[in-house]
Amino acid sequence: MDLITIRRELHMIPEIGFQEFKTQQYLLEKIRSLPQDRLEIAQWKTGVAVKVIGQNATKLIAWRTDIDGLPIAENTGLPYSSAHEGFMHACGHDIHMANALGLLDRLIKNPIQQDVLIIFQPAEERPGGALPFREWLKTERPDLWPDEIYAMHIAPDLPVGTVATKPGLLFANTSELFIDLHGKGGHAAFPHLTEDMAVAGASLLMQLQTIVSRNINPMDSAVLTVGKFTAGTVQNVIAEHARLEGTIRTLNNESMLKMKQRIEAICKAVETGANCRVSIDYGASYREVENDAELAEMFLDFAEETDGITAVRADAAMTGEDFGYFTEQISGMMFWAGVASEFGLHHAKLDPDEKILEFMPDFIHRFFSEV
Ligand SMILES: CC(=O)N[C@@H](CCC[C@H](N)C(=O)O)C(=O)O
Repeated sequence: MDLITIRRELHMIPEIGFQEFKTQQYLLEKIRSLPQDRLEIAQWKTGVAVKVIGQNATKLIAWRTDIDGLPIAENTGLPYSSAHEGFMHACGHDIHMANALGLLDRLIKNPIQQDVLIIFQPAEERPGGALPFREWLKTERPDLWPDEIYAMHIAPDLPVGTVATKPGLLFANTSELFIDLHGKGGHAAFPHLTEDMAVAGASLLMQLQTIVSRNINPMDSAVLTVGKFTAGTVQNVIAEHARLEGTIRTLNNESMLKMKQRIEAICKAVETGANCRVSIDYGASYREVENDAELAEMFLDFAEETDGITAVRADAAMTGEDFGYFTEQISGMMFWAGVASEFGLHHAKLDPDEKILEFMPDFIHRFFSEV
C-alpha cells in the first residue's frame, strides 16, 4: 500500500462530520482491495469498522481513527491541496486514516495473535461520532465490542518519531458554545432608538472572559474561547443580531457545570442590561480522554524500547477528543505522534511531515503483537 498517495488522495477530499460519503467510499475501496479471508467489514453511518481475525485470539483490540475534515479554507499551496473549497483536513485525520489503512494492511499480511477492530469514526470535530458509534457497537454489534481501544493524534509541535502520552487525563472535557443576541436594530444615526446587538455582543464577549479568571479555582484550569463573533449586516446600520461561537474546556465535569452556570448568569445580565433576547446552545460536548494508567505505562515502556522512537511523558492538554467516550467504557489510551509542522492543528497551513507513515503502522503492529 502506498500510504503517502493514500494520504494525499484523502487530503484532497475533506468532508465534515457525517458528510464523509466520498471518504467512506474511498476507505471501503481500499479495504476491499485487500485479501478478504481474515476480514469482517461493517458500516455505520459514514463510518466503517473492520475486524481482522487473529491467529489465536483471547481478546479484541481496537484501533480508532477519525475521518472528518474541517470547514477551513486550505492555504498550504500544496499540489494535493483540498479539492473541496472551504474545507480542509486541518487536524491530521488524513494522516490518521492512511496510518490506519497501513496498520490494516500489515495485520492482514502478518497476522498477530489477537483479533483487531479498526474503527474509522466520523464526525470527531463535530457533532461527535464516538458516542453514537460506541452505542451502536454495544447494542447492534456486541460481537465487535473491544476489550481495549487505542488511538493516536498527530502533534505538529513534536519531531517525527516522537510519541507522547501519560496515564490518566490526557485531553479536556469540552463543550461548544453558541450564543445569539437579538434586539432592536436601526439607522446608524439614531442609536437612541435601538438596542445595538454589536455593542451588547462585544460586551458579553468581554464579560465571558472574566469567568476563568474570577470564577474558576486558580489551582484548576479552564479555557473559554470565542473563535467567531459576528454582528450586523452593513456599516451604517445598527445590528439587530449578534452571534458568538466558541468552546469551553475544563479538566473535569464539575468545572464545566460551573462555567455553564456563570455563562448563563452573565447572559441574563446582558439580556436585562441591553434589553435584548439571549439564547445559548451548547452544541456538542465531549467527555475528557482518560488514559488507562496501566496501558499508557505499557505503551511508553514499549516506545522507549523501540529503535527510532522517542517516548515522552506528555502534559494534559485542553484539546478535545470524542475518543473520551470510548475510554469512558473501554480500557484504552491515546497518544500524540510528532509530525513537525510549523503551523499547528486547525491552521490553514498545517503541513504534517508524511515520514510518520513510513514507520507508524509497523510500530503499532509490533505494539499490538505484544499487548
Ligand atoms: C484534537 C482537536 O483539535 N480536537 C478538537 C475537537 C473539537 C471539539 C469541539 N468541536 C469543541 O469545539 O468543543 C478541538 O477543538 O480540540
